[in-house]
Amino acid sequence: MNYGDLTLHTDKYQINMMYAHWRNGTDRQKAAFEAYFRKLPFGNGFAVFAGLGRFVEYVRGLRFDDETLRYLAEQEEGYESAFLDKLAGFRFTGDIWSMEEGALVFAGEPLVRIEAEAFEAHLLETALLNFINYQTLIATKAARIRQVAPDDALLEFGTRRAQEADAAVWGARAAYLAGFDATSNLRAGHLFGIPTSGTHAHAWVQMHDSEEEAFRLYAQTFPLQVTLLVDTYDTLRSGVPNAIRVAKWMEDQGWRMQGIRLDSGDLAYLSKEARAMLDQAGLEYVKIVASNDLDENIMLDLKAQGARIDSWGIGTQLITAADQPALGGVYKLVAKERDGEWEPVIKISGNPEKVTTPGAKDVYRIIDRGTGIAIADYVALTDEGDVRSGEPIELFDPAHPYLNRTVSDYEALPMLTPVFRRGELVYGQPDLTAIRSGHRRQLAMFRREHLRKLNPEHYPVYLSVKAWKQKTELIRKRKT
Ligand SMILES: Nc1ncnc2c1ncn2[C@@H]1O[C@H](COP(=O)(O)OP(=O)(O)OP(=O)(O)O)[C@@H](O)[C@H]1O
Ligand SMILES: O=P(O)(O)OC[C@H]1O[C@H](OP(=O)(O)OP(=O)(O)O)[C@H](O)[C@@H]1O
Ligand SMILES: O=C(O)c1cccnc1
Repeated sequence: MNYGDLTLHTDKYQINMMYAHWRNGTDRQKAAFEAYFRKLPFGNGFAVFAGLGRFVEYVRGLRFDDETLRYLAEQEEGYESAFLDKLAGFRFTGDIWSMEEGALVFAGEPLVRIEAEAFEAHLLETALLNFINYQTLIATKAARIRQVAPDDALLEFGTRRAQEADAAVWGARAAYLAGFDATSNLRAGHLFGIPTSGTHAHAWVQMHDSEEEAFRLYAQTFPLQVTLLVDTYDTLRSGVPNAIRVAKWMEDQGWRMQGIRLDSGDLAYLSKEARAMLDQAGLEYVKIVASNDLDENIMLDLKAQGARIDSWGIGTQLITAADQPALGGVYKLVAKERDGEWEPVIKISGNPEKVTTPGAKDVYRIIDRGTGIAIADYVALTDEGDVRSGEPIELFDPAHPYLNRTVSDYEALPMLTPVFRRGELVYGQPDLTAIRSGHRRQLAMFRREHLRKLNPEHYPVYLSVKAWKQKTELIRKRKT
């Protein structure tokens, strides 16, 4: 069994729709799908797009091997063998555009657009949403955490609490691209080149007759990078004094202790007391790491209390996005081919938020030329031509039509980048370091009011007048 093969990492109904298309001779009919979410997570003002790296590898690796085909042949649907033969030759041959990882993205705008034969486009939905919903959620959570501790070291400690192995490593990657500094997960380090770091567990101390002996042996083993966990017995009476003794002993050997870690109790009080004790011993250089079910809200509160924490180990709350464990990204058909032409399609719903916006669309980030600051995103139909020409555009918010305005002195940055063209990968994926700096550059383009963690100002996503008219026209048609 190859646990790494993701070809069947899809919902059965996708294969069934592929089969039905094939049986009805419509499998080569083109379809345009868009993936987007309707609501930003955590009440945040933006989300950080992530998941493209894995999606690209998934699309490239889509092959139905013999074992997969044998399994499909056993299904009660009774797929005909000629269909399975077609699957045996499956390759993705369509076009994909996507936001780049690290980009700031917003509700209601396409994050990924896929134009491909219906047969292929259906297959990709489940895995695409699985990857981008999770990774975007974790990257966004990580960005919130980074925001409350802009200058501190952030360590991702979540693996033991993650929703299984994939979530741990891809979550570690998402956290890193949105501003974390290191992960404790060695596999994530190995796979993605993320810096790794580690202290030690309480068990190391418990394995020895005395805490001081445990500390000394650990320090001797890792003289250049030791951080000692000081809360196994009593943080201020035993842990910190023992760490100080060992740090002094290290100085005698010509070494410097890196840090101590606090993992329980009142982290504000303990960090202040520990800092004072370390400083009094002339150990100003020894850093204080804190962990214990931390999130951005507790961290902000700890800072408000004057906590003296240099470095934060964050696990459960980050890797499970505990306050909102799912992002509701969807994948919707926006156009289909008819007689060689694209025809926009709509999905109507009693819930206005769920009515889709027909037609294949591009996203432009409208930048004020005077300030260099992003003022809105603009979603226009792909057949409206290139918005970058600089013509005045009418910014129109369907939810608030009276808030219309026209902008002329702007730069429009196209946000959806070609990733696959006729099945060929045309996107040179940046390495993680470049993605991280791209993310920081993106943040710098936004007003602080849109970025703040609590009650951020809404960043507008406008729809072109043509796209809006097409939508209302289709709603009218479908309702009559
Ligand atoms: N000064 C503080 N202000 C606000 N929250 C804090 C402060 N100090 C610690 N916390 C947080 O309060 C929670 C305390 O959790 P809990 O009671 O389970 O920990 P503990 O009893 O100190 O340690 P443990 O059970 O892990 O031995 C944690 O989320 C921790 O990060
Ligand atoms: O608290 P998190 O943000 O999830 O960070 C990871 C936690 O994992 C370790 O704890 P351990 O597994 O020993 O559990 P405990 O400290 O909660 O008992 C470590 O000491 C952190 O407290
Ligand atoms: O290295 C650490 O201190 C660590 C790693 C994972 C989880 N908790 C702590």
